[in-house]
Parts: sequence; structure tokens; C-alpha cells
Amino acid sequence: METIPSSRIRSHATALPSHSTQSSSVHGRNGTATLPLAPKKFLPAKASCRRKSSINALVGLQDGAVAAAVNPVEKEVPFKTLKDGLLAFTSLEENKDTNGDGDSVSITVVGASGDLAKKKIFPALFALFYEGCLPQHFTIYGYARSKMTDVELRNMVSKTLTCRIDKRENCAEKMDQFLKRCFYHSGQYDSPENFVELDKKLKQHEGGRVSNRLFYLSIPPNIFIDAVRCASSSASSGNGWTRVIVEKPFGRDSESSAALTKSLKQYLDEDQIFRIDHYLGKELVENLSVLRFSNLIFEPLWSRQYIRNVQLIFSEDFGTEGRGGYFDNYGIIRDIMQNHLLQILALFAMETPVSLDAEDIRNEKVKVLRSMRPLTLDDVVIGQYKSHTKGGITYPAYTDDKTVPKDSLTPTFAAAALFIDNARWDGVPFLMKAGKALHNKRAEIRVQFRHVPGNLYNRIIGTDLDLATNELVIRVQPDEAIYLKINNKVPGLGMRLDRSNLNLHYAARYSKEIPDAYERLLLDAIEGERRLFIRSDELEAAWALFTPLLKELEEKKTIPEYYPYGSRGPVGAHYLAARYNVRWGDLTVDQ
Ligand SMILES: NC(=O)C1=CN([C@@H]2O[C@H](COP(=O)(O)OP(=O)(O)OC[C@H]3O[C@@H](n4cnc5c(N)ncnc54)[C@H](OP(=O)(O)O)[C@@H]3O)[C@@H](O)[C@H]2O)C=CC1
Ligand SMILES: O=C1O[C@H](COP(=O)(O)O)[C@@H](O)[C@H](O)[C@H]1O
Repeated sequence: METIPSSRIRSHATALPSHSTQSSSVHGRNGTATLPLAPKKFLPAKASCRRKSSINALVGLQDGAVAAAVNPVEKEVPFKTLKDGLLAFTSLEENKDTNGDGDSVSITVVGASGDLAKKKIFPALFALFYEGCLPQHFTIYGYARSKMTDVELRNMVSKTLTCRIDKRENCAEKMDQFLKRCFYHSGQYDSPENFVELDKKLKQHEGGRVSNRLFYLSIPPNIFIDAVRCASSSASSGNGWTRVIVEKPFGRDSESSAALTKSLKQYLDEDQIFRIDHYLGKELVENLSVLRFSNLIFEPLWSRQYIRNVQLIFSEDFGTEGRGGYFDNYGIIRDIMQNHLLQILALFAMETPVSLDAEDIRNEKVKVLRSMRPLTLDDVVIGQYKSHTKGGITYPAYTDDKTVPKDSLTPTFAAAALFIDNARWDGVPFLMKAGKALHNKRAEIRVQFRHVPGNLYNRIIGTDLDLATNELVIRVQPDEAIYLKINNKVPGLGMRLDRSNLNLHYAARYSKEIPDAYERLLLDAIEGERRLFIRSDELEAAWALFTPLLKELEEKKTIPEYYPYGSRGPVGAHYLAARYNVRWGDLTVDQ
């Protein structure tokens, strides 16, 4: 297992120097206190767009009060509580990893002609530019084998931007400014010479400034290493940082993932590698820790004592259309469960980290992953969608995809029961369900609580206690929401019980557009924030859970249960849940 040298674990808090001259108001539960402020040189380089400062702007004081510091000069001053209860303002030192005002950042999208680049990466970069989150001196390069001029790249990119910007002001103008900063270089992924040419072009744009370089590998995995080798030998920064965002899949199993990590580390240090799992960039996944650790009411319930089961559900109402070639080699377990759902599970179930620092959080995630039981065939149900005709429309079977072999057994659906063998979660089933071509598109976390012991209202509730248990639902998408199902009395003179939702519905509560996951993650990578990226030991622990099962499924050529396109998936998933006394929350009437 990899460990991160302690020299790389930076402390984010800097003790307040005694010669401070300014002061600020801190609003806490116990009123307002005046605190000395750090002199200007200790203030962060930029406090505008960055959440690094906003994370720190709301912290728990030692007595549990929540406080935010407001500096009349700088508007927002990030600070943290130290162990001894002192407040400390984050310093320039914290941001040493990011970018000084005069530094340049060059972002090279490797595989710029591809689907992900068009769909997600360029739109996210534009959104960051629009919000003023990109550094002053930035350049974006598209790199791929396809022949394209700068103008052609800009045309391609401009088409993908339109859908995301229609509600924004001055869009055409901003888009124009953005596109002028986008360039293209055509080259092979395994050609050091082509990367030397790219390097020359990047240098021209950097104009002698400190050059920071981010490479986003938006290419198929079989060419990751070629591209990393060439980028690191021929186009890495001479005087700033060089970072590489790697897209999934990170291998197919423990062995291939370890081999990929080993090869990447021939050319990069661990802290240069940003393994992206875009689910970690989703607003409600990011909110999970806030919900747990900043509300007194949840954390005490967060254990086997009060929670009966946890459900992690992913469904899409479309098939593998267009991506069958990739998908058939991976299947739904590798595509969704081993990464997206398991990452959410780790955040959900981890112990309280020492701090919000990336290494502290990732240490806790690794610990919980390593406490989990590897899956066996018994714990899983797999399915594959078949053709279905509804309303005169015929929906294809998975194997109708021309890039998929007719006899493919690759699962497009899976349900699994996982267990964490530690003191907090012993015996609590964590049920995962993921599928394509189902009846809806949704991602959510459902927490079903235990029954109320000796419930006085049992007589009224009836015998089906399941109907009366509290359930907390975190709807990651679409229509983000967090709601808690509770029992209440129907108003009136009689005594009738009802189920209602205490509902935090994001669209109703916030008028602000929720940023796309890729925006958050790209900004994090630019700022050197590693909290939402997967460290290699996490990856190793994640593969260790799924590899034995995947091998067994493939060796035994397990036949999936077929389910009609657009249905609720195989019935086997219900039997699996029933074995653990669980009902899928998304299939009940009052979802
Ligand atoms: N698309 C998506 O929604 C998602 C994608 N990903 C991952 O992101 C990465 C990129 O995905 P996506 O954009 O869909 O991939 P694409 O298949 O569109 O490939 C991206 C680019 O890579 C080049 N390329 C494709 N195949 C080869 C090959 N065999 N040899 C050399 N170059 C090749 C092509 O550019 P050119 O020919 O111009 O060089 C292509 O435009 C992949 O790792 C994928 O698994 C992850 C999550 C979602
Ligand atoms: O990583 C992947 O995610 C998408 C689903 O992402 P979402 O943000 O649209 O929910 C999935 O379609 C794809 O198969 C998978 O590779």
C-alpha cells in the first residue's frame, strides 16, 4: 500500500502572528468577538472565486459555535480553528501550490477531438472562465491526432458551449474572449517530437512567466502511458508545477490498475496525478460531509445502532448508445459501482477526518474501504437489457449495438450487498444498484433507519413497520434534494398518521445554477486541491473489493438476468435486498 510521505502533507493553518495589526468581527453562537487579523502579507492570494477560502470561512469553534470572519478591507478572510481553539488565517503558504498572480497556467486537453472533451471539459473550462475562476494568464490547448486549425477547434468548442450559457449575460462577448485563448496542436500521443512542438507553442503563450501546466488525458486508457511519457519528457513545466488529470477507467482489476499506477509513477509523482471520479465533484456528494459533520443531529445516528441499511442507487434511462465498444470491455460494475458508488459509500461511511485536508480525508476513505468485505457471487445480481417495444417504439437490446458482440454477457445492471466490518457498521447492509436502460435517470443515497422501539403508534401504523421507518434521501441528481421522511399526524380531531418529507429542495432554496462536476474538479486541479481526487491506495483498496467477484463472473461466464429496456431492472435485485430484510426505497410508492 502506498503511503504519502509526511513532508507532502501540508498544514493548511498558519498560526496568527503576534504582530497582527488589523481586526475582524466573528459572529458566533455566543455573540460577536473581535479577533486580530493577519497583516496583509498573510492574506490569501485571491479570495474571489475559490472555495478553498470559503471552506474555511465557516468553521466550528472549539465550543461548537459556528463562525465566519468578515474583514472590512478584504471582504472575506479564511481562517481555521487550531487545536487549542485559536483561529488562524490561511496564508500565502497555503496557496503556494496554486498560482501567483503573475504565473501562467496552460491547460492541454489531450484527446480534444473526442466526446468527453466536447461534452464536458471545454464547457466546464468556459464556465470557470465566465465565473472569473481561471487565472489571469491562462491558455488552453487542444491536442489530438485529428488535423484541425485553431479556428476549427474554436468552431467545434463554440458549438458545445451554447447549451450551457443561454441564461447568462454577455455570453457572446465572454465566449469570444474565451475562444481567443483556445488553440490546437495536432500530434501523435506517442511522439516526443510532437510534444516538443507543443512545448514551444506553450512557451510562447507563457511569455517568460512561471509556467504551470495541466494535462487532461481525455483519451482511451491504452494510450495514457504514451501520452504521459511524452508530456513529462517533452512538455512539462521547467519552473512551475505539472499536473496530469487521468480519466477512468483506472484499469480493469487489481493487477491492471497496479500496473497502470506503476507506469504512471515512472513519469509522475503521486501528487502530480489527479485521478478523476466526476461523481466526487457533484454538489450533493460534496455536501455529504457538510451534512454529516456540521449538523449535530445526523452524526450521532450515523451507525449500526440507528441505521438499518444504506442504499446507493444509480440509474440511467438510456442504454450504452455510442459507447458500447468501451462499455463491453468493462460492464456496469467497473463503470459505475467500483468507482462512483463506492466513492460515495466511502465518504458516507468514513470516520471523522482529522481535518478537511485532502490527505486526512483520503486517509479515512482508505481505512473504511479496507474494512470492507470483498464481494462474492452470492452478494450480487447482474442483468442485461433486452429489446422492448412500447407505444409503438422499439428500444434496442444491449447486444443490438453494432460495437457489442452478439453473445456478450456483459452486465448493464448490477445490484450488490456490501458490508463494512468495523465497529460502526458491523452487520449493516450497504446495497448498491446501478443500471442502464432503466425506467428513470437518477442517482441517490437512501438511509433507512431502524424502527422506533416500542412505538406507541404501532396500532395505528399497522403491522408493516417498514412503512413507518424514517428515511433520509440525498438525491444527487436530477433535481438535487435532501429530504427526510417522517411520520406526522394528519390534522383533525382523529388520530391518523401520515408520511411527509422535510425537504431541502435545491431549486426552491437556491436560485443559483449548480456547477457541473467537471468545473469543480478542474478548478481543484488548477489550485492543487487533491481532496476530490483518488489516491493510489484508495484505488487499490477499491479494486481489492471487486476484483475477486469480477474474475468469478467472467470465469464462470455467469448469465445475466435479462430485463426489458425501460423497466425497473431484474427481479433478482428484489430477492437480493429481501435476503437482508431490505426494500429498495426508490421502488416504494412514496419515494
Ligand atoms: N465520454 C464520456 O462520457 C466519458 C469518458 N470517460 C473517459 O474519458 C476518456 C475519453 O473519453 P471519450 O472522449 O469518450 O473518448 P473518445 O473515444 O472520444 O476518444 C478521445 C480521442 O482520443 C483519440 N482516440 C480514440 N481512440 C484512439 C485510439 N485507439 N488510439 C489513439 N487515439 C485514439 C481520438 O482523437 P484523435 O483521433 O483525433 O487523436 C478521440 O477523439 C476515456 O478514458 C473514457 O473512458 C469517462 C467518463 C465519461
Ligand atoms: O462515468 C460514467 O458516468 C456516466 C454518468 O455520469 P452522469 O454525470 O451523467 O450521471 C455514465 O453514463 C457512463 O457510463 C460512465 O462511464
